[in-house]
Amino acid sequence: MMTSQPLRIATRKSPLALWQAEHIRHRLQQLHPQLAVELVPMSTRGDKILDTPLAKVGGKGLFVKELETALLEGRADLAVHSMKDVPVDFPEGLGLTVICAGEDPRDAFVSPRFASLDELPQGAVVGTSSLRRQCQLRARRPDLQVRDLRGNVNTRLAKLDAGEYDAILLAAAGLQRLGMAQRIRQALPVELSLPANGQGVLAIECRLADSQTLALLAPLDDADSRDRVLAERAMNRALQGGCQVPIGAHAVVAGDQLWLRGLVGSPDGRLLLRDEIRGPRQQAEALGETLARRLLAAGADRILAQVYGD
Ligand SMILES: NCc1[nH]cc(CCC(=O)O)c1CC(=O)O
Repeated sequence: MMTSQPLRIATRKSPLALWQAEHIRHRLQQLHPQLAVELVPMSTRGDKILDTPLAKVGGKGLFVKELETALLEGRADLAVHSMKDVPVDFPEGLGLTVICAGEDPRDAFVSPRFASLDELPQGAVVGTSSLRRQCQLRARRPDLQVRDLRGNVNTRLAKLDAGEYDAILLAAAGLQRLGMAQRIRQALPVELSLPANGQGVLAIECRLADSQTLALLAPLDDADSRDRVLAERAMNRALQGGCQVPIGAHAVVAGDQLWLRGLVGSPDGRLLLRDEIRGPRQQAEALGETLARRLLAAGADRILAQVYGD
């Protein structure tokens, strides 16, 4: 396919975001050798506010708004996102048109001295700012001291290496993408740390009316990943949760079936609700909504009201 205008990818400037944008650029150029693709790096509010817990600065969408404005103003044609950072609602005229095949969805345990979560001594200090990770960690190991840990993946690893923590938790996919898979001491089984919705999945947002770009991107879409994400996000949306809430949602697609597991917890790990549902993958969204309703009825509404009310 020939196009005279280069395709422009809006991206954040963190090493992970740049890697992800480069990755999509590379895949697009393999698909369309004649196409020029360039990156348009930009800063977002989420990158600038690094000292306040994200849940308190209205976490939803902090990392995507500037990218969306660039798309709406025609300064870029697509934005590459980590699926789990994308809010559930989109500005008029924009949408997620591509959901890429999922990579490792698990959380990773990273530590210079200890090989696994269970090997951490009593009272060890673990860094993570994710309420979802905190609550599951505290539920399993109430003795640990959980401390906030912000910044991009490289900054977090530097703080660990400086001795501020005995261990930290990160998404395995982020470390793998950045060529740091060897730092993962233990990939936490999803039974132990249920991932965030969309974890390990890349998604592409663009103008819904831009049929030329949509056609160029279409081969990157993955049907299994799309159904998985539909179920997980439907659950999150029905719980009214952004990415900075103690909610885990993880679906597995096998044949024509979908298995969705969900979790809502209090950050201190004392309340932890789990439930799961299986059904036809064509009903991915309905399955997510049903699971959310069951969690709400079991008390998730009160847990979430507390987190937002703080
Ligand atoms: N919230 C930051 C973020 N967004 C996506 C990833 C990792 C990659 C992914 O899940 O696709 C990370 C880092 C982390 O949670 O450790």
